[in-house]
Amino acid sequence: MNYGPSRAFSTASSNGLNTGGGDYYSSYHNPYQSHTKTHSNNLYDSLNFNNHNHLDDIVDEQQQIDINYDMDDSDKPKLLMWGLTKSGKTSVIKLIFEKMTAGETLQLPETKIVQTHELTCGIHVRFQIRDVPGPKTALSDDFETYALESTTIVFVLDVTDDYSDAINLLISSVQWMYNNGHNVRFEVLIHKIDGVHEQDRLERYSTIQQRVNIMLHECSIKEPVINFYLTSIYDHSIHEAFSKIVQNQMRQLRALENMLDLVTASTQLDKIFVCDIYNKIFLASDTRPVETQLSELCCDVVDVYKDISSIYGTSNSPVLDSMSFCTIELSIGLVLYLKDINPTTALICILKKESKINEALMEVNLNILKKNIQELFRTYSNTSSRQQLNASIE
Ligand SMILES: Nc1nc2c(ncn2[C@@H]2O[C@H](COP(=O)(O)OP(=O)(O)OP(=O)(O)O)[C@@H](O)[C@H]2O)c(=O)[nH]1
Repeated sequence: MNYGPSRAFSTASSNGLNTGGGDYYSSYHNPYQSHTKTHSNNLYDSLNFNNHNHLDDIVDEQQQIDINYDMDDSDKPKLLMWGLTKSGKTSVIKLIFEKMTAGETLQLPETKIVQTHELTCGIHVRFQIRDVPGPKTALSDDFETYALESTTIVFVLDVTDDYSDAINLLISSVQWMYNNGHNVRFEVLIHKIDGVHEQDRLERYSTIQQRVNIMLHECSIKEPVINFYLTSIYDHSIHEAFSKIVQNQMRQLRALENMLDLVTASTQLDKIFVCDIYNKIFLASDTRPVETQLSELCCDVVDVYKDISSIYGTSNSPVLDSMSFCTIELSIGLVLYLKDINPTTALICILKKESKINEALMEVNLNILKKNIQELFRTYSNTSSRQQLNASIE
């Protein structure tokens, strides 16, 4: 499709994939500058830009690829939840992926057997999480059995408890994996941080991180891949941390970030997130540093959107269709802009209120971005299906 004269940006990612030839319009090179009408539907119609049938085709194709993709799950990332009994492993999964409230987790029974959850973020990001009972309850080889199959260990450390035992368990687990030649990523949730006074949180974080690093060094474990997050199920921190964990599983991440960087460079947007609306997981954002308050704001936008959808929308007629968008102006001088990519994934953009935004131009760029993201996921699914087919032929 020809979008008229434009700057041709290359969106090739670090892993060599061409991410859809994104040609984004910048405000200093805008063939449609004279358009004053800002409503997306008219713009779509007048430009015959991204007509509905084409989008329907993409959705149909994606569904077909999903079916193929489902046939073999050997490619799916596998996460293992690990940590002392009652550290909060099950609560984290139930809160993010099963919409349990934080209060309801108080009633959770002890996990007695390994639970496997097949999860999807957006439409295409699939992974498996295994929730293993704590070491007191687990069968002696539960961790060993499942850890070797895992791509990432999510270690939950209850910061309100005496955490020496938890640190010892973490170190022995890293050591065991290392000795078995399986140097996987460890994502450590320094959890239940709501129980620690706000001023002491960062100090607690660095004390734990330092102790772990010193102990790993003493065990001669070189360059372990280990990240730490401060989390609580009583605020957005758990969604933020889990977003990073999910992003670390995504092969499309670099390509997605490149696309988002290109759009922020060609528009006045301060930040763009690709968000799984249902689970409040950020699948990607542009690479500019992000303040915690901004991601909290995005979580709030998603909540507002979900509330309105549940009241006014139906599964056949969502409140935001593929053509429309929603803007929210905040008293703190920011505008939030939400546009869907598919029924479960949305773009959330943040811009300053005083920015002289050309909405028609932004709409054009976001539509190009949306199409490129859809194609990116399609390409990866195709590649994955092809690789699986080749493997089965060999
Ligand atoms: N204050 C606080 N409590 C939490 C948090 N997360 C979980 N909990 C509580 O911690 C308790 C134990 O949570 P679980 O999710 O059952 O812990 P678990 O690690 O899965 O326990 P087992 O599977 O039995 O080993 C529950 O009462 C939760 O409500 C948190 O962020 N803050």
